[in-house]
Amino acid sequence: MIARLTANERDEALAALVGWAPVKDRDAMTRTFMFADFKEAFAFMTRVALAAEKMDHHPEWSNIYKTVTITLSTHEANGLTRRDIDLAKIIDGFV
Ligand SMILES: C[C@H](O)[C@H](O)[C@H]1CNC2=NC(N)=NC(=O)C2=N1
Repeated sequence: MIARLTANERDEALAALVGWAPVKDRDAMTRTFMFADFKEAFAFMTRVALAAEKMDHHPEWSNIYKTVTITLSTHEANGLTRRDIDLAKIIDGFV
């Protein structure tokens, strides 16, 4: 079982990430990405999906036309873990 980040670790990690915000009433973080069009949004989602599958850590997400909203949390820990931070960094590398 992977450990949840402590409040300090969580604050530090969020401060180091650009655009990610804590989710209200839940130990999770979210970021919304805007693209030029649907094709760009879906290409991004494809990259994220392949990276997520590779690390066996999957986003919760939605897509409306050219907007993609991603929420990260580790289900088995019921909160944010190092895995979410690692995936967020990979995702940020795709934009
Ligand atoms: C068996 C497998 O390792 C787990 O179900 C993985 C898959 N992807 C996952 N993704 C996320 N976000 N949290 C998890 O706890 C998780 N667990």
